[in-house]
Amino acid sequence: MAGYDFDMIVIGGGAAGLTASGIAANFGAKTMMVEADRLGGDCTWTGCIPSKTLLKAGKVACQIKDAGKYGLIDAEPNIDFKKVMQHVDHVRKEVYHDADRPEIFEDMGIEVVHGLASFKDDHTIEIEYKDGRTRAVSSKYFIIATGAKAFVPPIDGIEEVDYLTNESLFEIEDLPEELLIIGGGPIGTEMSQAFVNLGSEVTIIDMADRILANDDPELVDILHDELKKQGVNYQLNASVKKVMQDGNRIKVQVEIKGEEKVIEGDALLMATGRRANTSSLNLEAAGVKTDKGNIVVDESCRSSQSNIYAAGDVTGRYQFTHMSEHMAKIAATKALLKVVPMKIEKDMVSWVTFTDPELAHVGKTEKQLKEEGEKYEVYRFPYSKIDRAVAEGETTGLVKVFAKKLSGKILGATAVGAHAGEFISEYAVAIKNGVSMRGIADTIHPYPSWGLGARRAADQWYIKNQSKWSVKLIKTIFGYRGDTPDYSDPDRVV
Ligand SMILES: Cc1cc2nc3c(=O)[nH]c(=O)nc-3n(C[C@H](O)[C@H](O)[C@H](O)COP(=O)(O)OP(=O)(O)OC[C@H]3O[C@@H](n4cnc5c(N)ncnc54)[C@H](O)[C@@H]3O)c2cc1C
Ligand SMILES: NC(=O)c1ccc[n+]([C@@H]2O[C@H](COP(=O)([O-])OP(=O)(O)OC[C@H]3O[C@@H](n4cnc5c(N)ncnc54)[C@H](O)[C@@H]3O)[C@@H](O)[C@H]2O)c1
Repeated sequence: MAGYDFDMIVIGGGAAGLTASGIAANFGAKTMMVEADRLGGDCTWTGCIPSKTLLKAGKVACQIKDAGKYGLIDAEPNIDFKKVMQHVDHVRKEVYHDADRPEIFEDMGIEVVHGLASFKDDHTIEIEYKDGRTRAVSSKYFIIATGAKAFVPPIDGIEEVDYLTNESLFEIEDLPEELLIIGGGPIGTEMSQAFVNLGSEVTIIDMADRILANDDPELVDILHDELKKQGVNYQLNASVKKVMQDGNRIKVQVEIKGEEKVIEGDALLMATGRRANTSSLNLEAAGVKTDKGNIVVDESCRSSQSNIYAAGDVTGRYQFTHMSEHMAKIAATKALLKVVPMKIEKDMVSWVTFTDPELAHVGKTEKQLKEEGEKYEVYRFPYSKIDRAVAEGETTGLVKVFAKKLSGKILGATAVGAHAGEFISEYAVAIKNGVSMRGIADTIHPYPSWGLGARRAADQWYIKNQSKWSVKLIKTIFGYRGDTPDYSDPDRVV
């Protein structure tokens, strides 16, 4: 590949960029990774890691309050918010040190450069260093992995308000007394629980009629009810008209079903979706097309310019760390090895909202199955029948599996409840490898694990596929004298 400085240049050092550069170097490609800020990106610094650490701190506080549930004595947790935030910072630095720091990638032979990249043409970028110096480098291939940032809608008055986004939220030192959150998606929902557990009064304001629009409504209702019980307030169907700063108070004027009201707090978190980071890239110079700001890619993660690929949040496709990594793997492999048959696995996308209870999903949603006209059965299993859930006092929850009736082929699964995010991976392996409900039901699961819930849910397939007719046949052949069970109730759970 003479003629170019590098075989592969990866722009962005978040989940997608780190994965893509590592794979490229492993294939023997001369690789550069350019990062404008800190390696680790959103997930390590302003996303997954700080949010999950904060959720855990809130959960511990909540467990102290609820210790009576376990035969212990309830207590009011003594929360030093500054220390909680120091802990959050410590954890993200630990993750950075263990997995993201430049030396780890330099040891793989990757040239790690800190600077802002923009295209000069389809084979050349210019890197602008912090001190203003610039450097032009060329490469045969590029992977754009520049991520996304909070999208703040142009609400009247927003520019005059001291609002927070995920970039500033984990830097605050004082616990908000009354936290307003615009947006009841995954960010708003997770952060509402973290802050309510740490002692804030929290109100979620959303224009939609329900939170977590991408999840199964039946399961969302279970989580929503729990969050309300835990103290989160909701203002749904709320059209936000205006926001105002009044000293250290923030006022949000909303209209709900024709009625205007003002909701007040001392902090406002904007959690209203994401926008791809493409504005600094000068994509026109490289002939890379975008749609609503997102880089358009095909199933191989290839952009409209054949030597330029994109992966992760910048494509606007599935804004999760594991999907960024999945796309990065495909982008690097397809760019460098071409013939390997790999494409984005869009039928088995998974995600988890890490509230307590957790809300997890993999594969097709029921909405998708209906839209596609797929024939499927729903197998439900309540947490109240999982012995581990009973032992741990975590019986709120439901497992729902969508599978083909006769073959038991699993099309999708979703669960709300404790550890749902852990055992959803069992369904991911099942869907990927064509393991049916029968395969899960026939697999020994340790007792009393949470994962046993997956087997018990799969048992329902056996039960649903039994019929009076087959039992009568068995009774006749072997001369058995017991009753024939009543299979008429479709929701019968054994
Ligand atoms: C609060 C919050 C919680 C989340 N929780 C979860 C979770 O629990 N699980 C989950 O799966 N996902 C979660 N996500 C989503 C997850 O963080 C993202 O999907 C993931 O980090 C995207 O990775 P990425 O590599 O595509 O982008 P990023 O991590 O954003 O990385 C892009 C990098 O590119 C750099 N960059 C941008 N422009 C340039 C340029 N021109 N030149 C050089 N460098 C540039 C940026 O500085 C950045 O470091 C969460 C997100 C948020 C905000
Ligand atoms: N656990 C996880 O995996 C996790 C956690 C957090 C974030 N994420 C990722 O980050 C992405 C972004 O999360 P998010 O919660 O910001 O976005 P989102 O797009 O999922 O949800 C935004 C919410 O804001 C509401 N909204 C938008 N504009 C509004 C307005 N003007 N007034 C009132 N309500 C408004 C929408 O109705 C929606 O409910 C997620 O889609 C997800 O991919 C993942």
